[in-house]
Amino acid sequence: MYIAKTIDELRSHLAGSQRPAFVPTMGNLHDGHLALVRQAKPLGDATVASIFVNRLQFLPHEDFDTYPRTWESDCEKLRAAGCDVLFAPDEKALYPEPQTCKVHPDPVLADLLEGHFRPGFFIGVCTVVMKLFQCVQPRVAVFGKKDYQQLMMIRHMVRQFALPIEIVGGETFRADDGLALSSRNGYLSATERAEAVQLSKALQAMAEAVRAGERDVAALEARAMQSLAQRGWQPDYLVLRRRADLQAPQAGDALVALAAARLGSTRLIDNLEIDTPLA
Ligand SMILES: Nc1ncnc2c1ncn2[C@@H]1O[C@H](COP(=O)(O)OP(=O)(O)OP(=O)(O)O)[C@@H](O)[C@H]1O
Ligand SMILES: CC(C)(CO)[C@@H](O)C(=O)[O-]
Ligand code: BAL
Repeated sequence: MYIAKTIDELRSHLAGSQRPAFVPTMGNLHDGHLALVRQAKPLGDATVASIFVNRLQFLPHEDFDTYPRTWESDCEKLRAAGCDVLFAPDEKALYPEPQTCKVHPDPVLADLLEGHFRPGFFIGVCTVVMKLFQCVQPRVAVFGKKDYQQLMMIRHMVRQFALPIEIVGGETFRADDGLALSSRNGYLSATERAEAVQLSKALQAMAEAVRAGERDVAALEARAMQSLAQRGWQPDYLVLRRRADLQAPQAGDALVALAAARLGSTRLIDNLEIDTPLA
């Protein structure tokens, strides 16, 4: 695996006719990331992953400084998964001057849910992804459905800027008990880790209520928020939305349930596509 630390190194290495498949990450890699790398492998003539903890998408009080950085084991895991090129710039290499030119994604989608609770988050994400796309120039890029709104945001950006990049979604990789793998799971104590599965259980309960014919979305969401809060969580949102645009659903809409909640000081997100439309 070739490791490029600068944009020039990356560009020289990828020079020629290669149209790579790309998996952007913030590192501290787990089996969810590696599943994306394996999914990407047959989709391009080289597989490129990036590791970059992007300051632009963190609010001042968030965990930029403490975000887990596990360089050696990340490299080993990527090699074992068959990654060809790792792009791992430091801040000076990716942002040699303050990145004042930014991508401002459509606020109708960007200011909802994650964007509401993390203002500016999708400006930071879209800006770095646009820049990474310019560096790697992939034919295809793979993003996890665990970050459902992020995947939608990237698809929208690519469409609006007519970028010649296919965006592919990877299914959420879960632990045996159902908890979605996430770098931030490492912040959980043993007791919190045992409790953390309740987030995916809350989404499952919402799905079961829809399957049972529940139509009162507000009541269903309130019940879900209350049951997590009673267990000691601080939920930001537990909502049922239509998949097309993450707006409030109408009868017949294809649905996704989305959640973000804090357990102790750890903020986790998850979602579940529901096969039954709203009654
Ligand atoms: N469990 C998972 N299954 C599939 N893809 C995932 C999973 N977790 C993260 N990804 C995807 O990996 C890519 C990089 O994500 P990132 O490095 O932020 O990992 P993360 O585990 O989601 O970290 P964090 O805890 O910071 O959200 C994103 O496209 C993300 O959606
Ligand atoms: C897409 C991404 C790598 C941009 O920093 C990040 O938001 C992530 O890891 O999901
Ligand atoms: N996986 C999304 C990146 C973030 O939470 O900052």
